[in-house]
Amino acid sequence: MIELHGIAVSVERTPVLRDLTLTVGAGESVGVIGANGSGKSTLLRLLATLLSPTAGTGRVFGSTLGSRECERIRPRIGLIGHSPALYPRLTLAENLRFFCRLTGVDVSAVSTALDAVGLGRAADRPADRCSQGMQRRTELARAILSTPALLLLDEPHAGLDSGSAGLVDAVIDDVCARGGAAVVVSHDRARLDAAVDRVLDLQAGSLHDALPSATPVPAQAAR
Ligand SMILES: Nc1ncnc2c1ncn2[C@@H]1O[C@H](COP(=O)(O)OP(=O)(O)OP(=O)(O)O)[C@@H](O)[C@H]1O
Repeated sequence: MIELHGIAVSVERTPVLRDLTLTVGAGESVGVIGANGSGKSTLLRLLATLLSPTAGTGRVFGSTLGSRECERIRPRIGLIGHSPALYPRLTLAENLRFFCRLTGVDVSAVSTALDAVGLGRAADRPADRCSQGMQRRTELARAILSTPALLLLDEPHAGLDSGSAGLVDAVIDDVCARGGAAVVVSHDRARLDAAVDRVLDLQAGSLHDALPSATPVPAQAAR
């Protein structure tokens, strides 16, 4: 689903990704950790075909990144960015119905999707009168509606209570069970370990296997 070899990406002429290689297969979920500014969001934007590589070769669903072929794969990619991207004056349901009309999804699925993320009773509330967590859950509902083959999530657990964080994992599992793939950026290593198949560390512009999470030392052994 994803094949990146020797990829470099610059943002505003500053090199961010360098010699980056990544392969993600069907049904696989990959987590990405890394220091602030290491380029995790840039990697997601590359995979979402919003940025082009300056070197290397990259393919998503077989389409070459940076080429016009990307237009045909965009509808199969679901990106949930850092901050909620909702129209503030529209209600949660109106936001999702608008999304459905733009993408050709059946609008009758909106109330089921809102129920699935526990927002059925807030459907008619304007987005700017909803909490950050509710807005992020609405974005998850949008991901459920779009049934993407490639799900790209940037800090999806941030600001969510534990129940809502479980919803994120369920959406990732669902995409992978349908033969899709997910790439998930997070600073929350414990949540990431629970959500994805393997975790990579973005350092100096390229990806490496992440070290295993620190295992807590049992109290008796620590004495
Ligand atoms: N619009 C921009 N103009 C110039 N430089 C940018 C711009 N956006 C990002 N960068 C630079 O690109 C680099 C990578 O940013 P990116 O947002 O991908 O990092 P990140 O790993 O996601 O960071 P964080 O963990 O803080 O979210 C940073 O050094 C940042 O300064």
